[in-house]
Amino acid sequence: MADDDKQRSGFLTRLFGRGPERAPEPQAVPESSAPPPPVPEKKSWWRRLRDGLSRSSSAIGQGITDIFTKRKLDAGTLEELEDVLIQADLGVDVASRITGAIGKGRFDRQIDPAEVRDVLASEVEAVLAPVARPLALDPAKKPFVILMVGVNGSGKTTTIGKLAAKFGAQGRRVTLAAGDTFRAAAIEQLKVWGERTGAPVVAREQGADAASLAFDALKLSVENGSDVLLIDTAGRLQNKAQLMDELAKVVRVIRKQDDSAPHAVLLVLDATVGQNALSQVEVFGKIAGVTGLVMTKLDGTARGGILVAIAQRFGLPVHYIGVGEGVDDLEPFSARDFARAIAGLE
Ligand SMILES: Nc1nc2c(ncn2[C@@H]2O[C@H](COP(=O)(O)OP(=O)(O)OP(=O)(O)O)[C@@H](O)[C@H]2O)c(=O)[nH]1
Repeated sequence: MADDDKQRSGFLTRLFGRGPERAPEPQAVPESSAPPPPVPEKKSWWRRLRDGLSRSSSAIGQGITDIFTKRKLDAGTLEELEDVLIQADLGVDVASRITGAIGKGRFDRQIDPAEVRDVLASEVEAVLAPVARPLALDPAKKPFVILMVGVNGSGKTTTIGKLAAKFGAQGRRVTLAAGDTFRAAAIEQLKVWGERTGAPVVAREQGADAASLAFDALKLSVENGSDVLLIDTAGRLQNKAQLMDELAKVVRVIRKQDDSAPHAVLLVLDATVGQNALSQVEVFGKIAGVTGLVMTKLDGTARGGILVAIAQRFGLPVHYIGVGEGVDDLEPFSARDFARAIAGLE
């Protein structure tokens, strides 16, 4: 086994009590014995993405089928299509870009809904490609400090846990800071993720000062040789001024130890809030200097198109997307996969 594999296998055993999925060793089976029961196959990421986005893709797919079955492409059908795309939260600009591309050279003929879905996928991919950027962890920054921001309930804490698992599986040392000191449940939740992933968690009682906690967490990360420090933060957007002060203080205080930190500020967005996510990007962009996005809960919504509208409007890098609560349900964002999944292609 290669060193990397060994490390990953050891890590996953700690996390789940077993190693990564692998084909069973061939066994000598007596001819008369019944075949072994099939090993349940773990769903691939593509399948999970495709299934996760199925509510979004079927809303769009059904709209396309309804519009283009037995009707010619003309201004009327294109307008109806534009409405379907806007309803699916892709935004007016992207919707008109798509209908423009579909209309080109196809007027007054009947077209197959599958052809519409193909054009949709390639236009969506073109919008998303510039923002699909992996989160690059600069090894020169040790630890690489990631500040996680977002409104309560967006999936911030869960995403931190999933990232800790991912980085751990890559053989990186991770420390977690329970900086959402406002909510006792968030602190407890992070401690559980720490136990599952083997990452030390710096936590204090509810109501403690988030900035001094972040300071201690950075100090510990340096001492314990962490590669990554993930800092959770409060997300009470109801009190913008207070939240802004708190985030600014966290940044100020960690910069006393490393003036280049935080090295990434990731905004976690819940896809189910639809258009509301646009204003969250705007507000957190202003108050927290967001450097990249993670979109969660794409599995629970027909509003996955919002990611396309956000990409088009803000051009911020999208690093990861989440399609479920499981530790494996977060993956680096791929423009092509997302575009094909939302267009309902296989
Ligand atoms: N279906 C689904 N649920 C998710 C996903 N990501 C997170 N969740 C769930 O969303 C809920 C909220 O997640 P949290 O991680 O607690 O959210 P948070 O932003 O930290 O919220 P606070 O702790 O309230 O600040 C939890 O029940 C998560 O399991 C996802 O991709 N899909």
